[in-house]
Amino acid sequence: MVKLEMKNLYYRYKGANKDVLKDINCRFEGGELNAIVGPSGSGKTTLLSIMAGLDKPTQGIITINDKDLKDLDLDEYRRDSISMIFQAFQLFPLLTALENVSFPMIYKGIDKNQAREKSKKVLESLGIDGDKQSRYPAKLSGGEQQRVAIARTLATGAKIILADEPTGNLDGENSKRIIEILQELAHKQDFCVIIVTHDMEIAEQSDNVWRIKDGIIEQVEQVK
Ligand SMILES: Nc1ncnc2c1ncn2[C@@H]1O[C@H](COP(=O)(O)OP(=O)(O)OP(=O)(O)O)[C@@H](O)[C@H]1O
Repeated sequence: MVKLEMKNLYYRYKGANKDVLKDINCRFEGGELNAIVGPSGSGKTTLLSIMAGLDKPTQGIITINDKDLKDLDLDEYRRDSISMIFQAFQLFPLLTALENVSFPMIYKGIDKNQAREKSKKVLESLGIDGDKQSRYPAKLSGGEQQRVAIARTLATGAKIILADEPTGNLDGENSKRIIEILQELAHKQDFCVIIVTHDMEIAEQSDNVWRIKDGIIEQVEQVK
């Protein structure tokens, strides 16, 4: 099962005079839904971008399946191991739902028809069926758009899902559905799901909760 680990990791933005992340030690594994919570400015998004391979730690190491990211091809890591979900969905506005999902597969070199068939199946499994698949994102509800974004994530084959406030733009009902989907992906398909959120309800439904404050992370004991 996939494993992402950080050891004694520090991060400081160029030109800044203090560390944004300090001595981060944590481990995330497949099969688990993880929440990272913390006040605004505490370092959550910074940590997420380091895990996504978009930024490099100034000190310390980050490993995937015990391999140091600094020894890996970061483009490959981002393409094959990581998929991201955002608060604002970030779908391509000029591509249909189906095209949005098949695009990363085609980009990876998978045959167009094969990509299309797989995308259809994944979308259907998330309740985006019939004519919804050929609609542009603007013609779908927020909850539907986020499910298309999740389908796109699944179609890439990456086992680590990094989600930045994935329910931030959704109402209660749609948020619940998205969390249930992410939970199922972790528990039934062994994805490692890491959600950055302000929403304590998400945290309550997660297997592990980590709290960052002033760049320091600690695991929260959960009473279930
Ligand atoms: N490009 C940058 N250059 C310098 N400092 C930055 C940069 N981006 C973020 N910071 C600072 O780093 C700290 C952590 O920011 P980060 O965005 O990781 O926090 P966050 O916990 O995700 O906040 P929020 O919940 O508001 O999104 C903040 O003090 C922020 O001002």
